[in-house]
Amino acid sequence: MKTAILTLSDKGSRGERTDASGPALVSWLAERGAETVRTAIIPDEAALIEETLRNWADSGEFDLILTTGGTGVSPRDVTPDATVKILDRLIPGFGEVMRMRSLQKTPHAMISRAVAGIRKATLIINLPGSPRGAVENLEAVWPAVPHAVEKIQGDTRDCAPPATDSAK
Ligand SMILES: Nc1nc2c(c(=O)[nH]1)N[C@H]1C(S)=C(S)[C@@H](COP(=O)(O)OP(=O)(O)OC[C@H]3O[C@@H](n4cnc5c(N)ncnc54)[C@H](O)[C@@H]3O)O[C@H]1N2
Ligand SMILES: O=P(O)(O)OP(=O)(O)O
Repeated sequence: MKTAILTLSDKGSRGERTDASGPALVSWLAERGAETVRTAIIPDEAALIEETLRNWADSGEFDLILTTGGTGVSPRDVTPDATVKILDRLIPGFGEVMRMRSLQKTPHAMISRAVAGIRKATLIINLPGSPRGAVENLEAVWPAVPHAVEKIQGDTRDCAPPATDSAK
């Protein structure tokens, strides 16, 4: 799975904080055989986020784009708002599962407004900004990601093949 990771952070983009979340996601993905082919860090600017996500998805180079940061409720947190603007279709289940699973770790999970969806043939998923939050949220949705990518890219095989006699 070819993946791109976009870190949204004002401090990080100014060099005032080392980006730990992007590298944490790269390592986590590598352990599961998913290759990160592009990373970038940009400030929490809606127009820039939209432009980057649009360009990356439309390039056709990536199966999956992960964003980290800016999903919360601070005045500068605009990642979900920018993401929704460039998506063709939302997948609400990803956000629902991320918040449900993360609530077992911290009540602050309900603050994340992360969304996920599809643009062209690319799956885009928002993750929170802290390294721990980013990895925990990716872990929550990962079991469905490979199947979602296959379906987005046009796999027409039945999800539920007819039951065999022994399974009837
Ligand atoms: N499963 C979890 N879900 C959530 C967690 C969590 O720890 N586990 N955290 C919750 C919290 S708290 C919030 S608030 C919301 C929304 O988070 P945001 O997406 O708005 O995160 P930011 O404000 O961008 O960052 C929060 C915090 O994390 C540190 N940070 C951010 N970016 C970086 C970076 N690139 N490298 C290193 N550290 C970073 C920094 O201390 C920020 O202040 O999500 C909940 N969900
Ligand atoms: O990374 P920043 O600078 O966008 O700030 P925050 O502490 O809100 O993540």
